[in-house]
Amino acid sequence: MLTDLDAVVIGAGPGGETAVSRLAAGGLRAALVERELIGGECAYWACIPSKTLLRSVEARAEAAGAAGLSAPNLDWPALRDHRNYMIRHLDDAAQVDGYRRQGVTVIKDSARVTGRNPWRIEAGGQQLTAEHLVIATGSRALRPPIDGLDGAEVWTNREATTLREIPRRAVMVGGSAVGVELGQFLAHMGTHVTLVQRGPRLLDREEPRLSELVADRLGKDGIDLRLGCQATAVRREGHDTVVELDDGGSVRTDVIVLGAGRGPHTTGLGLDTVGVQVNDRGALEIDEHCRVTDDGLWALGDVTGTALFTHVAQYQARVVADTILGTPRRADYTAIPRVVFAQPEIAAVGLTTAQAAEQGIDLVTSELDLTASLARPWTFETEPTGTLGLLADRDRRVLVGAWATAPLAGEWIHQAALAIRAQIPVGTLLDGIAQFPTYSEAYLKAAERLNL
Ligand SMILES: Cc1cc2nc3c(=O)[nH]c(=O)nc-3n(C[C@H](O)[C@H](O)[C@H](O)COP(=O)(O)OP(=O)(O)OC[C@H]3O[C@@H](n4cnc5c(N)ncnc54)[C@H](O)[C@@H]3O)c2cc1C
Ligand SMILES: NC(=O)c1ccc[n+]([C@@H]2O[C@H](COP(=O)([O-])OP(=O)(O)OC[C@H]3O[C@@H](n4cnc5c(N)ncnc54)[C@H](O)[C@@H]3O)[C@@H](O)[C@H]2O)c1
Repeated sequence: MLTDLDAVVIGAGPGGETAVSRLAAGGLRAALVERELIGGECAYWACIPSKTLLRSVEARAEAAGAAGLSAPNLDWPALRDHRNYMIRHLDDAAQVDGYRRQGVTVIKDSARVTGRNPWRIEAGGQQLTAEHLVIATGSRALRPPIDGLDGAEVWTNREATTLREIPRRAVMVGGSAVGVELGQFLAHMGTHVTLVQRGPRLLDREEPRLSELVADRLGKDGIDLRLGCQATAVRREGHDTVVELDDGGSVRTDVIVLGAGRGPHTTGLGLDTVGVQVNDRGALEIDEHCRVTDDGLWALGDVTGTALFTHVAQYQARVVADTILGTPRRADYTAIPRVVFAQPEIAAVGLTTAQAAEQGIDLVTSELDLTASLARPWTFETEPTGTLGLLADRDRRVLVGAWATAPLAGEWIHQAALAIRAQIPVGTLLDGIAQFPTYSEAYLKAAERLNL
């Protein structure tokens, strides 16, 4: 069967879903092709299950830290049931129905691009043709080259976020967002966690000071941190898995959890057969409108390797859909919030010191120990912690970066995001009036310390 459409979206993660909804609402005849589940990685194996699992361990720690309360009991089967509900029991029938009711053609199969001008796509035994083709095929967990890994119990984010039982021991490979979130979740659930991070610090794209504070926190959670270290080989010994490290040490474990980065899903799409190339990381390169080629090929989300976040995939989808619908937009990646949902939350936005130096910015920084300057941390918990860092451009007198680790930092980092994106003068921040007693008061105090 041949179906002629205005637009075909391949991949129904948060990026593809946002794009197809907007295109259909704009009156286009659109199709959505998804080989697994409508909702993508985020809805079933990443953001949603991880944040659902983390919230309960966070709430328990918060209760334990509030005066007059003790740690509530954590009922794992009940939390697991709620996680299963939140991931829709891995069933997307309602989503398929919802899109069909919006007039979107939904095909549950792998898509393959077979022709160009117009774009021709094969999926589910159907031939689709369209003026616009949007690639939103996301990413998959990378498997580091470790000898013997295939013979061990290895979890990617998929097995880790759909886990049924809490393992007794885990070796976490990678110490960035996945390693910190899942490592801390398991540690709070009683797993003995060893975290192996290749570089010298955790969250290695963030400010080194933030890495230091996070390492301190994870150490207090009982996580055995092996920094500057890599797993070289894995072998079975009876019921144990033994992970050999390149510092000469070894760790016995039940499971190895991978948080060692992600690679774009482009193989098997057939793009090479129509003359479209990927870059050396396998990602699709895009221009400021998220165009791959100027004959109607677009890409968005993880497959572009821009910044692997749901909010970025959805932003790019809005840029693509609005541009296709006749209101061209340019993507501006300034001030994308980056939150690690640890306990307490870790948040950053804008540039780091190293990035500011690369751009030749005359940088002024300040750091505020929230417990020394604010009332809120003390009303919030009995043994408070919290730090905010600000980075400002001396010449332009605006913020260019911020980072924090403190309760709810993932919420109040958005004030810095707005200040950076809108280039609000530091003078305006200094004239600000934040509610007392809140964590938001930290911005005034930290801005006062900027020696501009
Ligand atoms: C453990 C974990 C936690 C995370 N937590 C957060 C978080 O809290 N906040 C956040 O912002 N980000 C988070 N992320 C990142 C976030 O999951 C991704 O950035 C987001 O899912 C990217 O969306 P996407 O639409 O580009 O792709 P995806 O969600 O990966 O969806 C792509 C879809 O395309 C489909 N597909 C691929 N190839 C084909 C094909 N040939 N034919 C048909 N369909 C195809 C796939 O089946 C998939 O459903 C997390 C990631 C991980 C691993
Ligand atoms: N809260 C969130 O928004 C959230 C949560 C989880 C993941 N994510 C996104 O998912 C993406 C993937 O996250 P990630 O943490 O898997 O990848 P990452 O690319 O961010 O970090 C991988 C880390 O693993 C280390 N590493 C790589 N190979 C290693 C090896 N062989 N041994 C030891 N360490 C090794 C790297 O040095 C790096 O620090 C990120 O880009 C992130 O944006 C977002």
